[in-house]
Amino acid sequence: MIKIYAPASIGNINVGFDILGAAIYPIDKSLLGDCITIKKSKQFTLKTIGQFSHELPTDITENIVWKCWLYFCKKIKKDISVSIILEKNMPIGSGLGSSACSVVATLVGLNNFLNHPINDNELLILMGKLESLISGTIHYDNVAPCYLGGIQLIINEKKYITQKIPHCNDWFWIIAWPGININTMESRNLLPKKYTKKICIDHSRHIASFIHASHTMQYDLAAQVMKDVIAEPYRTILMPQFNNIKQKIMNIGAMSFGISGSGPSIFAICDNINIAIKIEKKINEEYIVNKNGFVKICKIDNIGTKIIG
Ligand SMILES: Nc1ncnc2c1ncn2[C@@H]1O[C@H](COP(=O)(O)OP(=O)(O)O)[C@@H](O)[C@H]1O
Ligand SMILES: N[C@@H](CCOP(=O)(O)O)C(=O)O
Repeated sequence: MIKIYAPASIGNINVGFDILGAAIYPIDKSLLGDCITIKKSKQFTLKTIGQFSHELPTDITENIVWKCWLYFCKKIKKDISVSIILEKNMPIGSGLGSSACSVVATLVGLNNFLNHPINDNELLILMGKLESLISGTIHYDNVAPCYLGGIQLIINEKKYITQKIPHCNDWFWIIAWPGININTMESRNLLPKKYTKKICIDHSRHIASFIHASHTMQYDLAAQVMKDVIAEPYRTILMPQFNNIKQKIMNIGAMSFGISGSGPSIFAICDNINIAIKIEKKINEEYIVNKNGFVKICKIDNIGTKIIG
């Protein structure tokens, strides 16, 4: 038997659409990720439990965990019989890498359970493929940080898929899921097919400055250039409260604020716990729309997916 935990992630982190992502953990040590348990079995079975299991497709073959098993068997050219339990702790369509948590936990679990028949790079490529079945296009900015931890820069050039970049350990990442769902594919379809030269130059300047500032520990500069000119202007149509709460959170003292992944979750960054607590309170008062929503003060999870049983 093996049990795997795969953490939530913030795709894009404002400045790196599809090419930057961060794994996170709540400082209150609550669970913010999916768990997968795998045991030997005479035939494949999948059982779903957990707070958000009711949001999963009723047809087992529509569950991304089933597809992970299918693709993994094809990859190793063996039909393996296992029983899998998915503990769905992540809300679906949340913008916190919910599908990535299930994909990474399942593929890491299967690979460990069968004594590593495929290597890390092949596993990552498989993760990207499974994610694309859900979002319509391959993007590694959830699966890479979820799997490997930290803030991951997606390179995706021949054998180089992703590499970790330095981050500020003093930063608090306050995340909030309002309690409603936005489908990643729907959110991606909102984006324009083309951008102006000015936008391209501004975006290149922001991302290059962010990577440079991260490597030279100029963290105020890093926060200052964490701007989203690619997705935020088009996605906030699905998030009517976004601009209002963004202004209020920046006024409290956030260093940066943006959409987590494809939304509706949001994130704010600050380097002071007292400001983080004020931000958490304000978001709770003005952005959470029902009892399912939540706000959590987090830090970067530098490990990523881990074996917990
Ligand atoms: N195990 C799973 N976890 C999350 N989503 C799943 C899973 N299996 C299938 N899905 C489907 O994937 C879609 C949600 O993916 P997505 O919109 O990317 O959510 P998120 O932004 O939280 O990753 C839904 O249509 C959901 O039914
Ligand atoms: N780069 C992707 C990230 C999607 O993150 P998710 O948590 O919403 O699945 C995008 O912005 O579409």
